Amino acid sequence: MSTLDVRLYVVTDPALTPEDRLVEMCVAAVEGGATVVQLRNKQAGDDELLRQALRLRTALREYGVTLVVNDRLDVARQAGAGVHVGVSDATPARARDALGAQAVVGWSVESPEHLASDQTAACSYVAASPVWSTPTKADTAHPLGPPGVAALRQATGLPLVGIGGINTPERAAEVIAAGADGVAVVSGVFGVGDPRAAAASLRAAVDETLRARAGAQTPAAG
Ligand SMILES: Cc1ncc(COP(=O)(O)OP(=O)(O)O)c(N)n1
Ligand SMILES: Cc1ncsc1CCOP(=O)(O)O
Ligand SMILES: [Mg+2]
Repeated sequence: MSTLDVRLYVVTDPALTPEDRLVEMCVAAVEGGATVVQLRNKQAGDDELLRQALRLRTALREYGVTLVVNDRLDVARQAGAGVHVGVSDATPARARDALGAQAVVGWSVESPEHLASDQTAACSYVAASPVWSTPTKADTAHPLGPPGVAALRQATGLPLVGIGGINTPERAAEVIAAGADGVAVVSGVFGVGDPRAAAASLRAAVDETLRARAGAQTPAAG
């Protein structure tokens, strides 16, 4: 299976992406450069969430981006989407069993100890959570900061995204410089007036820092 492209991973929030603008805002983020879209809505019932996931899946199909549903395995399965689970959710192994070998299964990790678990065998990617504290999610573990992201990078070869407080190109660049493969963002894309432009400037910072990192790792010819 090819490696998942997690360079810019956008996460919805019903306070910022109301149902009547959900698809339009996600498409704008994708046109700006998002490579993964996560439907995250704790308030919606399963039927409502499934309707939203199916609408998103239809709209995003032509862009070839990955759709992930937060928490709800059954909705993800019925929508033909991936799933993201955290420490209080179903385990990645259970998600993998439910969704099958080809599905995208993501897991939140809060310390390098999580990466020592055999659950990582079931993961398509892991998320360093949170990098910085954020008003978007109050119930997080202690922020890892870029040094924490670097420690997680040392502990896994899985695609690694940072999440939490990544709301400027400078912060996105810091997370990539620390070793992440991408950044996951809620308010930095959906909490600003123009999700397409916000996504484009975050994606440019990610791409530029990935290029600089690759250049620094390549020995000079001669
Ligand atoms: C990409 C990504 N990373 C982390 C999370 C957080 O998951 P979790 O810890 O389960 O918290 P909730 O999002 O369920 O509140 C995420 N959703 N996505
Ligand atoms: C879902 C989630 N998981 C850890 S932090 C977070 C919210 C990130 O939101 P923002 O990008 O607005 O800081
Ligand atoms: Mg969760």
